[in-house]
Amino acid sequence: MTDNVARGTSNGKFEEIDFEIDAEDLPDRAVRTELGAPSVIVDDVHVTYRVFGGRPVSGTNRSLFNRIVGRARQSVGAITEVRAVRGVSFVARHGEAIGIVGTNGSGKSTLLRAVAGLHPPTKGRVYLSGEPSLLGVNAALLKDLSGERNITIGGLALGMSEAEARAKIPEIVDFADLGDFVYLPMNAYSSGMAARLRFAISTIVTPDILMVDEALATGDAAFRKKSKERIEKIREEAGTVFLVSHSIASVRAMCTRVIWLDQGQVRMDGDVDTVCDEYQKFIKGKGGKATAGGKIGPGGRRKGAGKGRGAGKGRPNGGKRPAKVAGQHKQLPRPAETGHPATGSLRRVTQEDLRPATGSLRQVSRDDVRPATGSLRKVSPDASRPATGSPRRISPDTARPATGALRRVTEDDARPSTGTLRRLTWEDVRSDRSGGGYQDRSGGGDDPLAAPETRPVMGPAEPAVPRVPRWPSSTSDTGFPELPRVRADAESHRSRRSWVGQRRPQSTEPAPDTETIPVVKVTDPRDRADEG
Ligand SMILES: Nc1ncnc2c1ncn2[C@@H]1O[C@H](COP(=O)(O)OP(=O)(O)OP(=O)(O)O)[C@@H](O)[C@H]1O
Repeated sequence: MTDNVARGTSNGKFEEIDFEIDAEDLPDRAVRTELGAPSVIVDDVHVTYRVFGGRPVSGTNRSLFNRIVGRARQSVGAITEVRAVRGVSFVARHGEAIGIVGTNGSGKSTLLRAVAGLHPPTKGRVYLSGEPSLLGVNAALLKDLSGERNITIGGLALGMSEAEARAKIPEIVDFADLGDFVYLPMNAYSSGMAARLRFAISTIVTPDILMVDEALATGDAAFRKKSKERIEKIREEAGTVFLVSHSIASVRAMCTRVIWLDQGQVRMDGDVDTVCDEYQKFIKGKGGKATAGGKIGPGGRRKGAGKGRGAGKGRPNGGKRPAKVAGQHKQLPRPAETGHPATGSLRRVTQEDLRPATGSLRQVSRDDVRPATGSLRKVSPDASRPATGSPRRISPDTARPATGALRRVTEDDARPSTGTLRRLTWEDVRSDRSGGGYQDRSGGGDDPLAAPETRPVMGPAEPAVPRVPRWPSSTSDTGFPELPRVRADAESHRSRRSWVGQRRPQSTEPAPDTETIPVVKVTDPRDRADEG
């Protein structure tokens, strides 16, 4: 069985990709179970991207003033609005697996991001009755790290403890069929292996609402079967699954309902076979060229739509300008006009829809974006190390140098540090101005200023050096009195420091923790200056 879809390429042309899926490789069809209460209500949601730096306004469209004033300014281009999702409404229930299909740029990923609270709608509302997970760990995974380490990090990002995440490693490795690759950095994985690992990690914990965006497209038949089983399990546990895929065969096999998006709008919504058949007819009718090369977005201005040279190139209608500045777009025929079978579900969500789930449904707000972002936080490799314990928020920049520095330690690394750990010499003592801060670790006397020959020797004998007084030793040279000999304990250090910047006490009373040395003359030169 061949599953044809159109996909964009980097050069703007579109090609058909065949998802060659043999009939026997297809898992059994998903069975529709009894549906629960609404889990997601999307009410007239619009998402518009504002892109800075579109095609600059052509010379003739600029006012005279702008042409004169702007001559000196560098042109920074226009702001282009891309209306990715335009008035989408639907109600999803617990126990449903909903496939979202549509050609490139039809707004599938944007819609999922809006439902997950990662991109607040420009207009409209989304109500959820559970925690959404948009293959939630993608943002947390680091390609430079091994699969094993990423499993731990992903588990932490999903709220598991490190031990819980580690315990899941064998199961994930088995599910994603990684084998020994789990010990290699993820940048050595094929896209299929990486996608399998991401899917496996994302579904370690059963989410209330799982959103899978193209993650299964690169998987082989065996993996599709396994992932289908896992999706079934989530559905059975009354979760809701959204599956964005270009593989119609996968959608047919795994989903119980399909929504077809076209140019940011719901074109059909309903039974799997009905919608998939119509969608495939649509694709075939377009000859595989479902979307136009050079297109910016469903409602946005298209590249090449300007008036300059090359305008019209790459447009599907051969150069006729399709109306396409922000806010103006070709209106799709309403479903009622097209006579599609699923027209009934293409209505605006009403209060009636909200009633059954009153209480359990909450509206997705800006606040939802924050926790979601928080849970998808980047976790450094350090966070997964046992010593770190609590996961902390670290940017990838923090992780990078650490990764780079992870080399084998050599003998040479030890040498320089040995060099810096040299023996303390008397030169160090002499240059030490803190006095009381010096500590004799040999367990010797209290007085750091004692004559070296009387001090316990640290290490090999140093040449004897004369005692260097910290203060003038007599009044003869400076006129300062000889100070009390200070004991090298903390208290005396504090008391001495407390004199700094102050006039020293003139009292002849000994300080409580000092021993007195006879004072010959007690005259401070500053006193003399005052007297003079
Ligand atoms: N971050 C963005 N900034 C500006 N425009 C964007 C952004 N993301 C998507 N778009 C535009 O929004 C429109 C819808 O994009 P989206 O990725 O949602 O489509 P899609 O149906 O998921 O496409 P595909 O099948 O190729 O993945 C596209 O025209 C795209 O160019």
